[in-house]
Amino acid sequence: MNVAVIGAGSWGTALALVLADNGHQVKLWTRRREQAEELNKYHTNEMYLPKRTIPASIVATTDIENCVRAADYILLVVPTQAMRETVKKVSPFIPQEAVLIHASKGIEPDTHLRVSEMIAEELPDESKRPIVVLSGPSHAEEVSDRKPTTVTVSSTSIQLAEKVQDLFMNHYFRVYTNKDIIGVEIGGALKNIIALGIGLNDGLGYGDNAKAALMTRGLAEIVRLGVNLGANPLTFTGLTGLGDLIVTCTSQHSRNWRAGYKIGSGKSVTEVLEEMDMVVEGIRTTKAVHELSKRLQVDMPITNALYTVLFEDASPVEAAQQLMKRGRKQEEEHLSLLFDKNN
Ligand SMILES: NC(=O)C1=CN([C@@H]2O[C@H](COP(=O)(O)OP(=O)(O)OC[C@H]3O[C@@H](n4cnc5c(N)ncnc54)[C@H](O)[C@@H]3O)[C@@H](O)[C@H]2O)C=CC1
Ligand SMILES: O=C(CO)COP(=O)(O)O
Repeated sequence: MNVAVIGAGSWGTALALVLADNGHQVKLWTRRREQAEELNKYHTNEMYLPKRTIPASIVATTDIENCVRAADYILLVVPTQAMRETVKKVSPFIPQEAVLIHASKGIEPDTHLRVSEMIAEELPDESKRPIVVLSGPSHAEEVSDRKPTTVTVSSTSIQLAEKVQDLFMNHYFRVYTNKDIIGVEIGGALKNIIALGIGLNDGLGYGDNAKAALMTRGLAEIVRLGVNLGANPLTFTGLTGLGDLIVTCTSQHSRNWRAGYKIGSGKSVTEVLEEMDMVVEGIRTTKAVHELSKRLQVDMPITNALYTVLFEDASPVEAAQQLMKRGRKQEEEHLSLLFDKNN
């Protein structure tokens, strides 16, 4: 198969490696000429996946038309913030039969749209088709080292999801399907907020008790918002919910955790963003979800406490206090969301 991968950051490059290992012809689009030259000449991508060799069968290009012209599958994997402009660039050249996949994790501030909804909005009528989402616990660094990884693909078309499952599946990359695209995208986007919060917790020197609390109560608020948006609550117990929450909150590879850690250790948000040369999706997702939770009147205390640190100059200690001093609550409410047969 011919596959076009749009975005040569760490995740786009790692997924291109999986596809090349599966024998597909892969074209990898980057907007930067020097990066395309590095990939084609030295077979490396030192900025995003240092010390890995990129197979010569992956051909990098800055020409987006050339990248997608003969593609059977197009994988969009740029930061959420860049998705609209990227879809605008690529949409005039999308072949009639090509399957569209995205692997980005975010929610757009202001519109509050999931990534597949943003893509659908930007596709002209003649290019509209069901989009397949690939998500789950999967750090690019481990995938590129061929370490065992599981992910989930989801779409409103189960046939397309199964085609994408076949495209990616191999001995180190196991792919499940799930029909609940809302739950899959919400879980993948919102775990980044909680990972930032856990980084903050670790930077402050708080312990494992608080970490477990943030993960558990974080999942509770993700379920609450997801169910309100129409997700199947059980999706949040799966790979794209609990699975991705665990990996992002506990892995040294997580950029969201690292950004939170630096803020918790005393750096300002601006300083941290200047230092990070990779995307920290959780920051804009915190803004989007803070707005969305207000609009839908869904209680999301961890997201809102983090919002005050990221956007209102609250200190991390104040934010932690704000959470601990809340009124009394019952724990069963989110469990009943998971097990209520009417959901
Ligand atoms: N890195 C990982 O392990 C994983 C990342 N993801 C998701 O994949 C998406 C992409 O992330 P990464 O590849 O990790 O990011 P990255 O920070 O490693 O690379 C970002 C890439 O996007 C490009 N880019 C930035 N702005 C752009 C624009 N305006 N137009 C075109 N290209 C632009 C950059 O040049 C770079 O090639 C994010 O939504 C992330 O949450 C999902 C699973 C795993
Ligand atoms: O989504 C990821 C792992 O599943 C990557 O998380 P970070 O963006 O925090 O590195």
